[in-house]
Amino acid sequence: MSEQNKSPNAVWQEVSVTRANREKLHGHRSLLVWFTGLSGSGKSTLVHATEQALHARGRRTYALDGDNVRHGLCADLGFSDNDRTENIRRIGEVANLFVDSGAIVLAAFISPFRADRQKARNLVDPGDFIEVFCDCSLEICEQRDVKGLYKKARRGEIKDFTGISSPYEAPIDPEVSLNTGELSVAECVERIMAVVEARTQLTGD
Ligand SMILES: Nc1ncnc2c1ncn2[C@@H]1O[C@H](COP(=O)(O)OS(=O)(=O)O)[C@@H](OP(=O)(O)O)[C@H]1O
Ligand SMILES: Nc1ncnc2c1ncn2[C@@H]1O[C@H](COP(=O)(O)OP(=O)(O)O)[C@@H](O)[C@H]1O
Repeated sequence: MSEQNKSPNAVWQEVSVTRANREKLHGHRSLLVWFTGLSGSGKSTLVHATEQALHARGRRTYALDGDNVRHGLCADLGFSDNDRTENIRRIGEVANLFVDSGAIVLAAFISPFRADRQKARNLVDPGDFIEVFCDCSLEICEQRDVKGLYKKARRGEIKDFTGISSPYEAPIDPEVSLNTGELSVAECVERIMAVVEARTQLTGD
């Protein structure tokens, strides 16, 4: 039991319907596709386009998106390093539950720290975590300024803004790396789908 466990008397309940049972019912394996990158790098766009492509093929999916999660599950958290770490910890746990439910989970979070992404990866079985690096220069993200946040950050109205006043640690060996400043959304989705489809094939009976 981990030292972090604050509920030593909580007993793990064995289940009668397993992830494998659910995967068989769905006709595909479940896993976690984790999109990371600067604000404006294309995480949300690609999560939603990929989810549509999967849904169109009859796959069970669930998308977790930074802005939405921060309205509920993580509404108490801000953007300090510690809060970002706690944000990613909670999302990793929730994503793992959705993987257990048999879904292909698509998570879109800046998740700027390598160690936090690694912890999320460690929660799922080896091979069931696909890190998708939305690799886009700060210059292009700032030009896009989809939500007007970069302008605010430059004016000093938002502190700890990723890429400007808070760090972003790029993945070292992601399963998928996409230059979202040059590739089209369709090209990116095609590359993601190739990896997801290969890894979610059911093998054997
Ligand atoms: N200080 C600061 N830095 C970065 N981003 C900020 C900040 N304040 C608000 N926002 C908005 O919050 C979205 C990022 O939330 P995340 O949960 O993905 O962040 S993190 O993973 O905990 O770093 C991010 O969404 P995306 O633009 O989709 O990345 C922003 O809309
Ligand atoms: N290859 C691409 N992948 C994703 N987004 C792209 C791409 N090319 C251009 N874009 C545009 O970049 C913007 C990315 O915004 P968004 O998906 O909200 O980023 P994030 O979720 O990382 O903050 C959108 O306006 C999108 O249309």
